[in-house]
Amino acid sequence: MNDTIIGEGYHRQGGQAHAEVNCLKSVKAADRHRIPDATLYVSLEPCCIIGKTGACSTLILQHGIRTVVVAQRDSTPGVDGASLALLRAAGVTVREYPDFVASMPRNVLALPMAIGTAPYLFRHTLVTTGRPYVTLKFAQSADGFLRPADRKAAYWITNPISRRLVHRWRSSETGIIVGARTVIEDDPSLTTRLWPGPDPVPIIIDPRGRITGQERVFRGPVAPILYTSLAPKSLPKNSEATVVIIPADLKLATIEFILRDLAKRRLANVTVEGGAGLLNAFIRHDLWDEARVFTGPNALGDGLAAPEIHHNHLIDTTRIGSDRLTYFKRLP
Ligand SMILES: NC(=O)C1=CN([C@@H]2O[C@H](COP(=O)(O)OP(=O)(O)OC[C@H]3O[C@@H](n4cnc5c(N)ncnc54)[C@H](OP(=O)(O)O)[C@@H]3O)[C@@H](O)[C@H]2O)C=CC1
Ligand SMILES: Nc1c(N[C@@H]2O[C@H](COP(=O)(O)O)[C@@H](O)[C@H]2O)[nH]c(=O)[nH]c1=O
Ligand SMILES: [Zn+2]
Repeated sequence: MNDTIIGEGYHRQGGQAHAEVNCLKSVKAADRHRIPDATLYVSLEPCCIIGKTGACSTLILQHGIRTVVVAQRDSTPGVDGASLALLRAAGVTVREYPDFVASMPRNVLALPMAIGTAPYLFRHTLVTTGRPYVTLKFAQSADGFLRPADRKAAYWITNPISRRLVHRWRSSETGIIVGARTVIEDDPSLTTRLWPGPDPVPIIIDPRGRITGQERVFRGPVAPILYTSLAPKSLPKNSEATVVIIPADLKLATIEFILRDLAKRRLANVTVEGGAGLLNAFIRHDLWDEARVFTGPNALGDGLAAPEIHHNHLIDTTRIGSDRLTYFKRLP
């Protein structure tokens, strides 16, 4: 009404008030009588499950709001259109925008720019599968190797622009997963030092119990989560690292356990950055959603073979200077 905004709000953090609550709270006393005539615009279908906070659909009805515009349905089992039906049954005009299909919007899947950057996908994966959204990322030489045959040789496959892009991606991931051999041989930082933004949680998978606790990643800005069959004896002083014991294998049940555990810790999107052993395990067990593969311009001749992505669906391929970047999406 009158094209004026009388209130705004967003969901700041899990467990805290939802956007609708904050929005209604923000309306000034002088404007509160206008609430029933106002249109409520929400990005996600209001909730109807009474969880850590009350149900927003009830709140909408209590405020007498008559028009609600929703950008997308909430795929959480038990919601998924149920709130909209509840509001409509109570006489509220509900508009869904854009023309909505109950499952994942196809346009989100088709747009390479949206891949992995759409919080919708993370949430959808978390609530429908109970695991985080999993992205695989690796860099291969022109002839398909992850690293040279000489395991001690220093090497880098991609150019500085790609390297920076990876740090940008890291800034919107909640966690980066690497295998123990990668931690031991590369001693990576797994930070976003080349891009402004938050650092992800380093996650190490160490089925053979090789990690000592002295690696660089334990002295970084974010305390790592270590999944190991054997807890290291000497974590650095004051280390807040979390150690979770797993079986000494990379079988389906073990990877599923790790992903469920990460979901419980509220990590909604993670990237597996290697090495080969770990990437191949996620691929073998079909536990990934998308892959981002860099191919550098130079051949290595020999080395550790890069993973092959089967059952894939090529989404897009682009050039980052001298490198090629290919996006894949796993078909369900
Ligand atoms: N170019 C790129 O994008 C990247 C390259 N790399 C390179 O990859 C190399 C590391 O890769 P990789 O050696 O494959 O190791 P990973 O880093 O993938 O680590 C996998 C870990 O899982 C263990 N493991 C593997 N299979 C099994 C199994 N079936 N049962 C129990 N444990 C298992 C390995 O044990 P064990 O210790 O016994 O081997 C290892 O500790 C590094 O040298 C690094 O430079 C790494 C990341 C990215
Ligand atoms: N070699 C290689 C990559 N390697 C990955 O990057 C990690 C190093 O992270 P950091 O220490 O934070 O810079 C390393 O452990 C491995 O997972 N990545 C790439 O984009 N291109 C490359 O050529
Ligand atoms: Zn709500």
